[in-house]
Order: sequence, then structure tokens, then C-alpha cells
Amino acid sequence: LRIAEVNPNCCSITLLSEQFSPNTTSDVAAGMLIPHTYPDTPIHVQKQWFKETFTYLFAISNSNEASETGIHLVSGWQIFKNPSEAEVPFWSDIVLGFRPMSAAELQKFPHHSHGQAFTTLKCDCPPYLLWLEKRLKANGVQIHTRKVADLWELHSEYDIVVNCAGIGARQLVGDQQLFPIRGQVLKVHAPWVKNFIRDGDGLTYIYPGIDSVTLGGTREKESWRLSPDPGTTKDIFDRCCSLEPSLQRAQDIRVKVGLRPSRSCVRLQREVLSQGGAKLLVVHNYGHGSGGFSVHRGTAEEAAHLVGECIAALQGSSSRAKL
Ligand SMILES: Cc1cc2nc3c(=O)[nH]c(=O)nc-3n(C[C@H](O)[C@H](O)[C@H](O)COP(=O)(O)OP(=O)(O)OC[C@H]3O[C@@H](n4cnc5c(N)ncnc54)[C@H](O)[C@@H]3O)c2cc1C
Ligand SMILES: O=C([O-])CC(=O)C(=O)O
Repeated sequence: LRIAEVNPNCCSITLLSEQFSPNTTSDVAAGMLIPHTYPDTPIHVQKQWFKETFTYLFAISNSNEASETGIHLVSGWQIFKNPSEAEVPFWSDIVLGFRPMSAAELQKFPHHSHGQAFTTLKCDCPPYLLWLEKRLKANGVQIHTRKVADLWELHSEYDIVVNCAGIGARQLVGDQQLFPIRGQVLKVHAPWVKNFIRDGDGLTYIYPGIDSVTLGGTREKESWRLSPDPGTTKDIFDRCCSLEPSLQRAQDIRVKVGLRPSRSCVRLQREVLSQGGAKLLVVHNYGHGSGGFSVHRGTAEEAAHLVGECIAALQGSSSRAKL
């Protein structure tokens, strides 16, 4: 979508995907704007990605499209057992009203000694993904269901390929640095829960959305198993009830599993593939791990910029362009 917005009328764009909403990892995401840190990306870059994403979604949450997109503000607490874990994160001045929790607030959590209160954005991902699809169509983007086995199969049809395959990139481009971190979550009906609660260890969280509350979670490195585990469902439910006892009365429990496409840094890079004298321009944008929703607009901005560079290179070269 960002490519179409940045380069209007400059190229024709086709989106190819094996799966669409509701069958993607992004559909499983809780959709909270709380960044995770990529160890091999400079913090100022991650901060910029988060800021752009927050600003973009904040504007949507403030528009008449807020309910269709599922984007809304949510306030709550991130809580810690040890003061050493409760350092001020790099994103504290981007979310709204970040402050240490008061003693009165901490009374709610007798097993935690410190905490941070703030307001951030949350998105119910399936409606947001459908809204993005609608925006793509409005921008003239063609959409086809297709599994790509090898980037070279696109060479005769397209000048530039943008690889946003998530965990699928492991097979598609053979990236051994990309690995799954399996996450299981529950979506429950508990409309009285209004505040988010996140244990600072990142394992247990309660995120109220518009239609359901997401209860998490798990982080299982290198597990490719997409089927839910009943023992884990009970464990997640018990952990969440110990933080928010009213959840005992939650109803309509649905279980979801997703594979976080994890890497030490998002792969945001131009690459020129060569084969027998032929060249294929590729822009990679995958490996967003546990925090892809939190930075998606910022990384899309950078990917669209890289596509702009590819277009300029094609226009400057004598190669036959199919733009
Ligand atoms: C349980 C859980 C909770 C999460 N909660 C949050 C959260 O609260 N906040 C947050 O910021 N992040 C969260 N995340 C992380 C977030 O979900 C991911 O970072 C993000 O969804 C990755 O998006 P993506 O578009 O790269 O991948 P995907 O959503 O997996 O999309 C990749 C697309 O590429 C297609 N594809 C793959 N291979 C091929 C191929 N060979 N040919 C054609 N198409 C292909 C797929 O079909 C799919 O449509 C969570 C993740 C999980 C699992
Ligand atoms: O950690 C969180 O708060 C939610 C999340 O992004 C995940 O489970 O990957």
C-alpha cells in the first residue's frame, strides 16, 4: 500500500499471496503497539519505525474509519517483579502518558513490585487487514492468490519483487537466520475488561480489543506446530486469571496459534539477483518477529523508499522496463 501511495501512476503493482486474512500470522497478533527490540538494529531506527506507525494509526483512531479498522486507544499497565527489569523503554515518549505506576495501582498486583502505566494503540487485526486490502484495491493494486516457490519464476512478469513473506521467507529465499517463535493465544469474551495488563517478562498478557480480549501467551523457539495445545490453553488461562481474577467468568474461548517470523533484525534490504546474465531487483521486508504490528508502517515506509531506488535504477538503465 505504501509503495502505491509513494509512487502513484509510476508502476503497476500486483500482490501475490498464498494466504489472506484470516489465515495469516498477522491475524493471530494481539495487535498491541508495544515494540519488541531487534538486537541488531540501531535503537534510533526502531524508534523511528515505531513513531511512524504510532502516528499513522493514531490518526486513523481519530477518524471516522476507526471502528471499521479496529484501531483504538487502550490504557493499562506493564508490571514487573524486579525493579531492575523496569527500566524506561526507548518508546516511552511515543506512547501517551507514560509514567511509573502509583502505589495504589500496584495494590492490584500483589506479586509485582514495580510497573509502568501508559496509553497505547491496539488493533483488532482481521478488520485492519481487510481495510488494508480495500485500500489496495482502491489504489489499483491487483490481488492474486498464488504461492511463489522461487523468486525467479516472477522474472518474466515483473521488474521488481518485494518480498514480505514473513516466516515463509525461510523457504522462499533460504534464510537460515529466520526462525519461528511459536505463539499461542486465547481470544475470549470478557467485555468488562477495559485495561491491558502485560507482565514485563512478556509471557502473560491481557489485551482488551473491540470484540474480544486476547490472553497470552507462549514463546516457543523453533517450533513449527500450528495446532493448539490444550495444556497450554489451560496454563495461559490460569496465568491470566491470576493477574485479572474476573476473567474466570470469560466465555467463548477460541485458541489461535501463530509463528513469529524472528530474526536479529528485520531484513530491509535491496538485492540484485543474477542468473545466466539476467537480473532481478528484489526488496526484502520480512523478519518482524514479535513486534511486527508495532513497526509495520515504519518498515513499509523504508521498503517503499527502496522500491523507489529500484525504479530510479531501472529508469536510468537501458534495460527493457515493463513498468
Ligand atoms: C501470538 C502472537 C501475538 C502477537 N502479538 C503482537 C502484538 O501484540 N504486537 C505486535 O506488534 N506484533 C505482534 N505479533 C507479531 C506479528 O504478528 C508479526 O510480526 C507480523 O504479523 C508479521 O507480519 P508479516 O506480514 O511479515 O507476516 P504474515 O502475516 O505471516 O504474512 C506473510 C504473508 O506472506 C505469504 N507468503 C509466505 N510465503 C509465501 C510464498 N512462498 N508465496 C506466496 N505467499 C507467501 C503468507 O501467505 C502471508 O499472507 C504477534 C505474533 C504472534 C504469533
Ligand atoms: O509481547 C506482547 O506483548 C505481545 C506480542 O507482541 C507477542 O506475543 O508477540
